[in-house]
Amino acid sequence: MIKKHNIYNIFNILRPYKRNITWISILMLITAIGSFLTPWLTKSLIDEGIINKEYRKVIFYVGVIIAVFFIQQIFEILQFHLYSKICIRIPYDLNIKACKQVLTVKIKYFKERNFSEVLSEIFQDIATISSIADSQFLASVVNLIKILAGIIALFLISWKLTILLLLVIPIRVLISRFMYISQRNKFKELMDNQSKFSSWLGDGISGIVEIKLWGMIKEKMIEVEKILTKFSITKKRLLFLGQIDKISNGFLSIGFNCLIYLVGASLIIKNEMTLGGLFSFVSYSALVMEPITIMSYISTQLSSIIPAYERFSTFLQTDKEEDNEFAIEFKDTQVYKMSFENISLAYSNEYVLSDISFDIFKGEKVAIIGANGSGKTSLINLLLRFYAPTTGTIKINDKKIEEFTLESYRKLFNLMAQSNYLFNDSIYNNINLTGELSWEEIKAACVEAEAYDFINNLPENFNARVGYNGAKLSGGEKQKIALARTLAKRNSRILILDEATSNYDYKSEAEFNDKVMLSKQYDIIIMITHRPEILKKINKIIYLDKGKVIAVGNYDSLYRDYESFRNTILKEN
Ligand SMILES: Nc1ncnc2c1ncn2[C@@H]1O[C@H](COP(=O)(O)OP(=O)(O)OP(=O)(O)O)[C@@H](O)[C@H]1O
Repeated sequence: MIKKHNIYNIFNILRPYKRNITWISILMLITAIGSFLTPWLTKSLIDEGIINKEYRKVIFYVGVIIAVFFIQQIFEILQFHLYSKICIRIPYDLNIKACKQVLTVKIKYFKERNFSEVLSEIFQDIATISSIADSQFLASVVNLIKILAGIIALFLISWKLTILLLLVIPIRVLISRFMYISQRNKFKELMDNQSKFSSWLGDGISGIVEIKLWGMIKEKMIEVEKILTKFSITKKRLLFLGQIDKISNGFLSIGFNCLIYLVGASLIIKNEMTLGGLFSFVSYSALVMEPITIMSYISTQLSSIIPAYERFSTFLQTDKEEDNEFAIEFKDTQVYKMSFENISLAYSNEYVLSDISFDIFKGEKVAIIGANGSGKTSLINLLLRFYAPTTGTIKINDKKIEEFTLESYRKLFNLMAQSNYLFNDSIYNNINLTGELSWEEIKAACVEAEAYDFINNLPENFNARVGYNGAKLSGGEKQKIALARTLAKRNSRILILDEATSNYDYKSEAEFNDKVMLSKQYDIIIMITHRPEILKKINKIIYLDKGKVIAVGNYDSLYRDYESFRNTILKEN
């Protein structure tokens, strides 16, 4: 369940840093006392020193004002030191949380959004949320104390003028509230537009070849112009609201000051107030109005922080891959049996696998075959626990696979999927992903994957960089490196080859498949392939159609008994 957030639990973000914040608040309070002393000292300087023409007193009060200022500066330096720590720590902690979530969130999260959208939302949200470290936020409590202390001081100087001030405060609060709601809604709109733009950019970069080839540049530009125009309109409205807030603030404070001068002057004329009194009242009222203005600035900032925090929290609460409470390590040294028992899978509401049951035993080399969309990859995704079956159970060595910790369970598998990601690094590092392999092991895996010769012929051989997702390599070369990496993984018991050699040339493919057929390294080998020359060598072929197991048998029996099998083989070759 995703929790909704309000203003109050936004401050939860600051909870881990409460020790520092307490110290900052104490230091701010001490500095604030200094700010309160100064107008009082100025009042005495004018009334006792200047008006009474006592120059010694003038020198005394000037000296005290300088001393107060000096002490204030020392406390401000300490404050800055603590404050800078929080400013750095908040984005750091949020980034760590986001990265952990990216790595542990269920794979289906990335099926619905492109990397650019996810990336931009994370960056944008963290930057916005981190603005909570703004010193004004940390000063919230101190500002409230300042307002109260200021009002008391004002009452002592003139209760009549103070009542005027108290009438202004609720107007200011009401304006802030209105501004907060309108700006928050606009900010949400802005964030949505930003996500659409990032999604467009991600698609544009990933699909650049298709865009150029199909002459889609014009259409794509129209698309992005629409998104950016909406973005600009919302941004303009947001700026406009900010300006209204500023103007109303200005009106309120100038109006209030004029009122103070009018009423104050009449009080001085009636001898109910001194000139120094009016001067310090104006200074104190500024000290009261300043935190009120700051509070309204905070509410403006909250109007962007809250939607960003809501979206970020939703992301952090998205389903993670987690071990169940009683999960244990997979410790068996071999896999003697794998069973699918009445497995069904629906990605959304439509079933793509229905009531699938079969067993695979140690030593078997099994092929899964079926037309496009028949559910072969989905079956593998369930086996690897990237998805959970809607109904049914998968067992390894007669134990449900959820009983094992994910990390120990996935170590059982060596997977060569239809598309494998190559990091923008050297060939060597792409094969030796965890850095544990010896040179001999890497070489052996490359020979087995039929990759060794082509790598050795490259000018920089194993040091050659592959580019973004292997962009500097041919399709077949990319696949050979990915396969070498798969084969180099140590200690796994089950090898899964999902169209692993679809880009190989005929000779390399045949040589690799011969090696696989003779391999004794794995307890079980599962292949998704339509190549008759491979299928003919396999005893157990699981034939799928529209998410159901139609038959299990060898190539000859299936070819003889099932016309649809024959058609699938003919179509795919
Ligand atoms: N993440 C997903 N969300 C929704 N539907 C999906 C998802 N992945 C696959 N499907 C649907 O599930 C069905 C089975 O897909 P799957 O990839 O398992 O088929 P396949 O037999 O491996 O196909 P191919 O031979 O083309 O690789 C398809 O109809 C596909 O549209």
